[in-house]
Amino acid sequence: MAAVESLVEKTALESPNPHDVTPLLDQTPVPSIHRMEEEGVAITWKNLEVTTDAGRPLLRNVNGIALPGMMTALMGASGAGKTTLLNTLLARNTKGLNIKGEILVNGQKIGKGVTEVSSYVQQEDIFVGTLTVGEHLYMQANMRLPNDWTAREKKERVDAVTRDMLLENSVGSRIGVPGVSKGISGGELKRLAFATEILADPPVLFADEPTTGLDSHMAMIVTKRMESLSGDQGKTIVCTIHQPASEIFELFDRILFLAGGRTAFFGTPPEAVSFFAKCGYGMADHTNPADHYIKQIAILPGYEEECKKKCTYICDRFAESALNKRMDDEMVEFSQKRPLEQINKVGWCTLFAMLAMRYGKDNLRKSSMIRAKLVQKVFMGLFIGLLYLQTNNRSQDGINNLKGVLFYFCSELTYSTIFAIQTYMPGDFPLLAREYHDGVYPVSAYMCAKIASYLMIFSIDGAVMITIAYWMVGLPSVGRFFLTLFICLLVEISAGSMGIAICSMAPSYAVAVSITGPLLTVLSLSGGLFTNVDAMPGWISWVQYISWFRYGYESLVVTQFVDPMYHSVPCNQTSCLNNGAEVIQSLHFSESNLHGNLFIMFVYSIIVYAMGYCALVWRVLASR
Ligand SMILES: Nc1ncnc2c1ncn2[C@@H]1O[C@H](COP(=O)(O)OP(=O)(O)OP(=O)(O)O)[C@@H](O)[C@H]1O
Repeated sequence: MAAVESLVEKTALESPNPHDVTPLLDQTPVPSIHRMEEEGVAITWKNLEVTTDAGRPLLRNVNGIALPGMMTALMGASGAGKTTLLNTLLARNTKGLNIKGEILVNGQKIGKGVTEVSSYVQQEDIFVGTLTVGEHLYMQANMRLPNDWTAREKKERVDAVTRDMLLENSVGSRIGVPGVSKGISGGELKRLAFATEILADPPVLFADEPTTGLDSHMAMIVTKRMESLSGDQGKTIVCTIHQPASEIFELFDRILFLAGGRTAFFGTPPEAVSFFAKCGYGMADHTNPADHYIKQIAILPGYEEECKKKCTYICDRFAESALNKRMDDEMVEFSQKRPLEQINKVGWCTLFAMLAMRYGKDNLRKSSMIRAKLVQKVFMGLFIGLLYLQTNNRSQDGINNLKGVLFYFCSELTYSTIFAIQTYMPGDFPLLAREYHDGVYPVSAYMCAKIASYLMIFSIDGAVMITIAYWMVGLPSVGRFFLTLFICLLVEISAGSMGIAICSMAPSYAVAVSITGPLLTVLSLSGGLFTNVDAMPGWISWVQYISWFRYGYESLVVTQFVDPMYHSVPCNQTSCLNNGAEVIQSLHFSESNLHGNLFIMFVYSIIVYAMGYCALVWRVLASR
């Protein structure tokens, strides 16, 4: 508190001299610091007003310009509106906000099309942590660089970016997930995020707090890289930055200070020194300039009124300054329409192949997904095999056992598939939404890749369990074995479609699991073993038709009980099932339904996948 008080004493309550009319503030022209670039992209924003739905103003009449070959920093105290301005320029995360004003990209109003000419390094680094740096860049290069580039050209681009971002020594390292699995360092993560975004060589790069969480050395490296992208490669760079060190502050070509949603300053770092000095808030020697200026325009707890007055004073002085006039002139100049080159798009099949490779590798490297499930399936196969060892004999007990085994096949394949999908898939959403809005791939490519990657592993481990249990139980013939495998595969595909659809619709893992539990109970109860499917009350009997348990179980029962060994079954009880046909009848199943069931499960999966896809598209679009 003492520190706050002394700060307020020294700054907030210090009265500036209102008669101090200086060249900077009295419209004396200041030198222009740019030249009209032939290439590159200029972004201008004029009279930006952003208010919440509740009417709270977040940005008030903010103007500015970001030019090719320059690095522009948006600075201000916490809550000043930096991220709001960045999001507004990018047309991202603007739900619940009303935006007025004009944003021009090379003189053109392109709205969300800004994504087509820019990349965005977001504050939070999100990657698929099981991949290595090299694998990630390889896949990203294939998803972001045009199809007509050769593999060699793409590799050369990856190598160049890897060198540029000082990632050569990390190429073989796993990326990892901070706090979950060990991987590359925070600085490497940030440089990897930059490497990913500059692969396609976009003319504009936005970055939100690129140095947050990095030590000063790493922050310097990252800022130097941005400087070389703008200075050497002519890119337009706009970033928000939180109280940078003096050396970093000096690297920026332009600084936009925001105070309470208004423009407090726009100019070069040396111009900031003289502007704030002329306002009466000069900086003592050996002070961090960013720290100092941000303190002048911060709203300090307990001194809100004084601080607001001071911010208003500084913003008003800037509004009438020659710096503001220069900005207006530049905005007029750069509002002229100039051509815009869009980043090339990549073909759907390439995107699908890269995503399938990404998620396939991810699945294979998740020990709980592959090894644990495989061990579980081997164990369950052996357990069922031992429990019902050679139990498939022509007896009444054998019939009961076989009915149990077949229903267990449906249950085990369903539960393990759905819950494995639900453990991991909800975690994909932030990366999917980000990459979709970055224009990297459509939701359809993600959805198909995800389905392909899951089908591969679930088919294998399901087949392992069925193979072990089938022969141990003593079920008949190679032909029936393969038909059983095929039916089980369709059961898994149906269950997988429901798992993926629920994850696509539900906003979180918790919601997905809460929906799935009761749903599976309902579907399994109406599957035919526990309920007489013909005798279900009319108002609820429709449930069996959305239950793959019903189609799968009926198909498995028919496959086994039409076998010649069930043509007659000995009876030593009062009430018996004398043959396979009677078993099928007793369950109210029909032999003639077999092929129809297989077809229905196939179509069912496609319909449920399509429903999941629509829900996912809706959620992704709503997340912009
Ligand atoms: N969608 C929104 N709805 C309501 N208020 C919002 C919304 N977005 C931002 N705000 C509010 O606008 C103000 C400015 O937020 P913003 O995130 O732009 O600040 P900032 O300068 O980036 O701060 P920080 O450095 O702390 O990230 C904050 O008070 C924030 O609560």
